[in-house]
Amino acid sequence: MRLNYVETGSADAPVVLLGSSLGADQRMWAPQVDVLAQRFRVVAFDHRGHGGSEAPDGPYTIDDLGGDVVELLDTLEVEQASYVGISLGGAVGLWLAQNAPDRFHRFALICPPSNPAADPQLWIDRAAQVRAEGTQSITDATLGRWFLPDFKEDLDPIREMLLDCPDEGYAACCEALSTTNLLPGLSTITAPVLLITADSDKSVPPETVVPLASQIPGAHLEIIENAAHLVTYSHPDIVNPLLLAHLG
Ligand SMILES: O=C(O)CC1=CCC(=O)O1
Repeated sequence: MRLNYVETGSADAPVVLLGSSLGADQRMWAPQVDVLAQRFRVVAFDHRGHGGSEAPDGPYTIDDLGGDVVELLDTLEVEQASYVGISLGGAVGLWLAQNAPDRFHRFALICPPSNPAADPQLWIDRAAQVRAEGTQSITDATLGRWFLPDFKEDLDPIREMLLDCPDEGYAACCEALSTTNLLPGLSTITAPVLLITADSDKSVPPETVVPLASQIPGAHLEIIENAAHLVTYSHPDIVNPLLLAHLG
């Protein structure tokens, strides 16, 4: 699987991978990239079916999405990296922490869905809607979950990104979420994990993220106040220092 990625920062610096939310691509990391690139070789990638990555017909699985990231490290000839992921990218991070522990130093997982399979119908229905009516049919609702009404910045770039996402790729990743339960392996995670949740996240409610902090050995939890799901975009002033402090 050929994943699209954009590299920023010194080629000699330690590598940090950035994994995006469902429907998003590497552009969503604009508020983080230059800050992280002062210390790291930043590799912002697109999940399969998203952005510039290949978009084979679905359904996909979390094993597919996680395996793609390990393959990307091989392609880059990078033995070990750190990983920052939000939303779908956070679920992929939980998979990597459990299934490829030797390839990663540290994880920062932002609003990660750990057991979306608990409500499979939600994802199956959304996949069907997007296959039938396209991502434009879910864009307004998505923006409503991702940002609070008082977030006044221009959301056109985010809207455009969602509209650019291939319908089949979005739907196939919904199907991956419908079969993903990463809870059973949490206690096996050995890498240092920073968990970030947002108090008003309707996509991945904080009640589903807070318990992970006691189930992942040594995990550290931060709760961002007055924030919705896409907290990296709405609150970079809070999130970026947390990432820098955790990634070292
Ligand atoms: O609500 C969304 O569209 C974002 C999302 C992706 C995975 C998840 O649980 O929420």
